[in-house]
Amino acid sequence: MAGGGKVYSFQEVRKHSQRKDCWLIISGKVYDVTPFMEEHPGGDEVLLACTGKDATADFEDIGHSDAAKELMPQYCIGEVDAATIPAKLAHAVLPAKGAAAAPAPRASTGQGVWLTVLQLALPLLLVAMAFALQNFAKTKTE
Ligand code: HEM
Repeated sequence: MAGGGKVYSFQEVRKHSQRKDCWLIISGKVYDVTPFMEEHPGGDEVLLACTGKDATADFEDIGHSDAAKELMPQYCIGEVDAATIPAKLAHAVLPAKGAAAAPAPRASTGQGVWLTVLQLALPLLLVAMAFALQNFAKTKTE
């Protein structure tokens, strides 16, 4: 480990959240991945999105290979003081490339209500029509 076991507070680590100065927290360790930003096969954006929080889950979710894990010690600069990490950390979500920043608007609630009414009314209408037809047939045969 390059940092010789230095302990950083969460507040200190989160100051380094830029492309040219990027630190990550993974499994309680602090990694200065600044020299790795351009080489990271997953791109630099994902690394940037993982700053300012505990990135352990994000790192694990990808299913990084053993080769990836072997690269890690060279970027390790120390550990994070667990007591300084806020209990609830917001999860940064990256918009998909080329996608609009805002999510597509959902169908308006007004439309939704009408669809439900139609869905309920249609079977009733069919039953009523069947009865009417039956009555009509009856009166014709009498
Ligand atoms: C010191 C930290 C990290 C190192 C050394 C590292 C290294 C690597 C390496 C070597 C790969 C190629 C695939 C593999 O061998 O598994 C990779 C892919 C990837 N990494 Fe990381 N990574 C780090 C942190 C992260 C973090 C925090 C994220 C956040 C989600 C991330 C997201 C990804 C993604 C999305 C890919 C592409 C996966 C694919 O194309 O299938 N990595 N990383």
